[in-house]
Amino acid sequence: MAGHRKLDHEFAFIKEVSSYFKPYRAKQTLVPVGDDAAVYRPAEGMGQVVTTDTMVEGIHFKRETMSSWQIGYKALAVNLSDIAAMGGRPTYFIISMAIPDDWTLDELLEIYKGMKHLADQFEVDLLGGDTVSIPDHLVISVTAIGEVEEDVRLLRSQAKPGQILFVTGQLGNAAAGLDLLLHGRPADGHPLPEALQLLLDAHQQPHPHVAQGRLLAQFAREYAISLNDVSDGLSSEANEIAAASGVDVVIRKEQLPVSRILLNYAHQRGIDPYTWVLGGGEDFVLVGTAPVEAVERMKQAFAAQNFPFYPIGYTTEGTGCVWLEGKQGKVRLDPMGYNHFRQKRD
Ligand SMILES: Nc1ncnc2c1ncn2[C@@H]1O[C@H](COP(=O)(O)OP(=O)(O)OP(=O)(O)O)[C@@H](O)[C@H]1O
Ligand SMILES: Cc1ncc(C[n+]2csc(CCOP(=O)(O)O)c2C)c(N)n1
Ligand SMILES: [Mg+2]
Ligand SMILES: [Mg+2]
Ligand SMILES: [Mg+2]
Repeated sequence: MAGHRKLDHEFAFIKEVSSYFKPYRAKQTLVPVGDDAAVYRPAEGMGQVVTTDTMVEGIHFKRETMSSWQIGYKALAVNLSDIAAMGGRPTYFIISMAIPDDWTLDELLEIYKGMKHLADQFEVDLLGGDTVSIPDHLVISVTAIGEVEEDVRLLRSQAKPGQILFVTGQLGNAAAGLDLLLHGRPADGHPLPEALQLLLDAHQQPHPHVAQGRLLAQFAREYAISLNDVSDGLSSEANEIAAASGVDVVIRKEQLPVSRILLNYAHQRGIDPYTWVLGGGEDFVLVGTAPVEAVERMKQAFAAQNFPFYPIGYTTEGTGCVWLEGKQGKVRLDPMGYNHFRQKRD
């Protein structure tokens, strides 16, 4: 049966999946997929940006939470998000797959179709990969390559006291979406209210903020801007910026962009929405700091492209701590995002 075909040799598989990808960068690609390694010519005057992130079945996804297509999409999206967080334009990617016996050929091809969707959107070329077997769980590791102007430094360590803290999108939706997939789905026969699709999309198909990163890269040539993408959770990312820069970061709770849909869903579940907003992670929006004098122009540049830009706090002189400022004053905010080695949230 077509749906149950097994992967029986890696060579035929590699040949088939490589044929999915259009060569957008043929001129720079001196040796494409198919040899011991690929060779490409970097663009003159550009720094090469390289990053890698892995997704593991059971940790980053389950068959119940993500379709094969979505797993492929997200494995590439999370890497493009790290390129975005450096202000880069993505150019190439490399895929490593460790495949257990219980994944059919058609499921594996679907994973590549999910990646292809994003590869076409951002015009990035597949440069190669590796395919091996593994006893239990599917592991997908993607390495993404990009380029950024040599003088752009959107680093975690670039925050200075007296700057504005900003994010480029809503927070918490992805974590709420995961909760919905694991615990909150309506009983059989009852359709999912349409509004909740926003939460599922945030978890299953996050959009990497590459265009926003490119805008910030232009400002970074003039101003000191720090930047991270939100993978582990706002509290963790803000703590990374604060610690790397040696400043304190203050998050104004009231200014956090939180969707009405998330608030309603959290209420229905009896969960404090801010556990998702501050600690949920996987939002893949950008968070950073910028000088006050740059913020008005940044807002305008974002608005001109219909991108949201939310000021959510500020930095002060300090020792690398993060504070949450609410109606009752300020409380210390420790990193409460995802920690792989704690087996649960901090
Ligand atoms: N096992 C490792 N060996 C060497 N360097 C590593 C290893 N793991 C991570 N790093 C490096 O540590 C730095 C931070 O990586 P990290 O994975 O925490 O960032 P991130 O990708 O932005 O976050 P996330 O993985 O949550 O998306 C990067 O420079 C990364 O290359
Ligand atoms: C089935 C399932 N359970 C839990 C989660 C949540 N989760 C896993 S890894 C991670 C942080 C980012 O990972 P990394 O630090 O590796 O980039 C988060 C928030 C999920 N996505 N799927
Ligand atoms: Mg990483
Ligand atoms: Mg990152
Ligand atoms: Mg990452």
